[in-house]
Amino acid sequence: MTRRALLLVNLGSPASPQVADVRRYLNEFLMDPYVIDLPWPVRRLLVSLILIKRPEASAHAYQSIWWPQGSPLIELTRRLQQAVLPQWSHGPVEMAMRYGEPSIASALRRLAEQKVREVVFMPLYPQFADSTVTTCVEEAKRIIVEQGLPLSLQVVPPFYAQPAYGKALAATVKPYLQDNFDHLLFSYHGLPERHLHKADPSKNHCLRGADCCQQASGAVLENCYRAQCYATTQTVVNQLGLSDDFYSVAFQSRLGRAKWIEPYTEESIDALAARGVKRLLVMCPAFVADCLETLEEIGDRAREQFLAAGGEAFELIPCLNDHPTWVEAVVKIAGYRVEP
Ligand SMILES: C=CC1=C(C)c2cc3[nH]c(cc4nc(cc5[nH]c(cc1n2)c(C)c5CCC(=O)O)C(CCC(=O)O)=C4C)c(C)c3C=C
Ligand SMILES: [Fe+2]
Ligand SMILES: [Fe+2]
Repeated sequence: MTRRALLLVNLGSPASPQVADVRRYLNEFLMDPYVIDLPWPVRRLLVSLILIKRPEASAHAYQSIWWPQGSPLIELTRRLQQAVLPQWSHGPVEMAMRYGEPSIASALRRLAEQKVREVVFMPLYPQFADSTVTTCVEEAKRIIVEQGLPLSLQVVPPFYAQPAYGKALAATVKPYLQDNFDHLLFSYHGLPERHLHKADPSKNHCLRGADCCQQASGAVLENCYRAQCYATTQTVVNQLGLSDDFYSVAFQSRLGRAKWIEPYTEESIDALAARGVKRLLVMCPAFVADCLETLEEIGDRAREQFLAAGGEAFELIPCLNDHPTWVEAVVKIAGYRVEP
């Protein structure tokens, strides 16, 4: 019987929170043409400019959230892999990172050495973006061809609409709803608007009109990160029966001067405090594992910002990490790629 391995893939972190390692990581990440989608000479120039100051600031941020085991993102992805392993009955389960270690190349080589021939390849991103999903799928295909590995890939598509993912998200929120919060903010990683226009197959839907994401369907929805974020929110809202004035959506982690998708999390936090919200609950459903962007940007900086603006309580709901309903969901969602 053919052994079907499961390979879980996430973004990756620097090897350590020291400035030199953070610079190396940022260079690899930002020189990816799917992330900064500009012609090579322009990208090289822009990234070189970013690398003057950002590594130091980012290293400081990484140092504040680093664990004894290493990067939270990598450690939490490893815990997920360990939890999925006994429930995946088709073959081995590995995990890899798009940037840094453990690399996609080393994971694919290990699987080939174990006589695996089919790999269920699961990018750990609920919503589609070229800067996350496409880049890791293309990297895996490139490695297989370049190294002549006898592997075929079954790619798990973005799973924002999978009921098991929605159920797992709702399970992480539910315990917090008893604590009398005034508002729940869904804070998703942002994207440059340019990426949304580029991915729009109709070339005239995305970001035209205030409710374009609510109207998205078919191929437009399949490619629109922002519409998939709103759809994810609606799933959680429906599952938990939240009222319209209890929640809102925003986008975090902007980089550079280009326009990113709105509304921005930073501005939303000030607006919520100004509106009289005192007890704020935040969740980050674009990330399945806690990382720099959840723990430091939201858990530390956004908290400080909200409390300074008059807020009284701020709670960041942990990501899915290795929550049992999420482990179950991964096995189920990846399992659909295994033919009977
Ligand atoms: C959840 C999906 C993500 C999308 C979409 C995404 C797009 C995107 N990101 C940058 C720039 C940076 N992102 C950084 C960190 C980071 N990003 C994601 C996920 C998505 N990025 C994660 C999980 C992390 C955390 C990594 C960790 O080690 O914990 C960073 C590095 C940190 C920093 O210096 O702030 C940058 C830079 C761009 C430009 C982009 C889309 C074009
Ligand atoms: Fe990012
Ligand atoms: Fe769109």
